[in-house]
Amino acid sequence: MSSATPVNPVEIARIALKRLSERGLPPTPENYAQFYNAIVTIKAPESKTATEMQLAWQVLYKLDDAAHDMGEVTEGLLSNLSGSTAVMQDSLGSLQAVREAHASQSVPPEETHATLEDLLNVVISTTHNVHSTVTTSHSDLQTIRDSIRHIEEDLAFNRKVLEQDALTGALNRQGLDHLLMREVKRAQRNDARLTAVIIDLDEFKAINDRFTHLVGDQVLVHMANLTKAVLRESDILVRYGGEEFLILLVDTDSKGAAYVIDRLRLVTGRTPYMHHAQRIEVRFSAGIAQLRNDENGRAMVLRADEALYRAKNSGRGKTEMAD
Ligand SMILES: Nc1nc2c(ncn2[C@@H]2O[C@H](COP(=O)(O)OP(=O)(O)OP(=O)(O)O)[C@@H](O)[C@H]2O)c(=O)[nH]1
Repeated sequence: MSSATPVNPVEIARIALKRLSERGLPPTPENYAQFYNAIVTIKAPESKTATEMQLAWQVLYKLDDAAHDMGEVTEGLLSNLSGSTAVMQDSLGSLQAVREAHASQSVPPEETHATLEDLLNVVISTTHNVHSTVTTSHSDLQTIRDSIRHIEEDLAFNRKVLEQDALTGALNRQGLDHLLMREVKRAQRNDARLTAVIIDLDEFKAINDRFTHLVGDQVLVHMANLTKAVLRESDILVRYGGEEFLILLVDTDSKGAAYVIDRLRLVTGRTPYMHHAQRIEVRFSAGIAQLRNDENGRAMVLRADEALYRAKNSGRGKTEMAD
């Protein structure tokens, strides 16, 4: 596994100086800056920077503000409407009394007329009040709706940041949890096929040891890019571990998956990573498992992992199918 991002600048500087002395390089400002920047960009698959976490929190705060505003608007609207309802009810009661008095001729017509006029004024002003409250609330609600739309966009962006492996751009394991459930449900609903493949780079430690961890990182990026190029757009690539990738092949059975992996093997064989003028060959082992009717996504991934284990033990550079 790669080391977590050292967020403390002093710690980064210490590591940069150590790496320089390991390589016998003089600590010139250029050398130092190059190593410092390279270390800053190293990230563990699951680690997130303080800034990324802060972004996520900001969205939560905005959401909290919008919910608070919505609560205030709704409360204002309800209290105003209930006040107006009480006034209307009073007016209707008085109207009934005036009608009865008029029918029994117990009140002179001029008095009835004056009372009716008063009541009408009350009803008009209450209706006017209700109308202006509804108009204001309508515009407040529109503002809140716009805020919520922005929050939705922020959430989608944050989700992407939180579920993406910063080094390779593949999904991280958090992202896998979410998508695996979705794809398994979709496959079961549509009676479709779904296959998981786990690939693990062979002898990767030797690449790190020989060319440094930073070059190892670039080899991982290279591998992720080659894999993305071989996959269909609907397929899903996940950084499953340090030097392990998981691929979810949608609408594909294990035979189709084996074909895709053969193609990937061909492509990686023909496209070594070039470090200056040196070729770094990338080889991998793979385990394949197709979703069964009676299992969930995790069980499928576990079977792919077991198949990978067999591929590793049978000499590496091979693909094994799960039982
Ligand atoms: N550069 C780099 N190396 C990593 C990263 N994550 C894990 N590794 C390295 O991957 C290597 C994995 O070593 P091993 O588990 O022994 O596997 P291997 O050397 O690939 O050998 P086999 O899998 O048995 O073929 C270790 O040296 C880890 O430090 C990473 O993010 N970047």
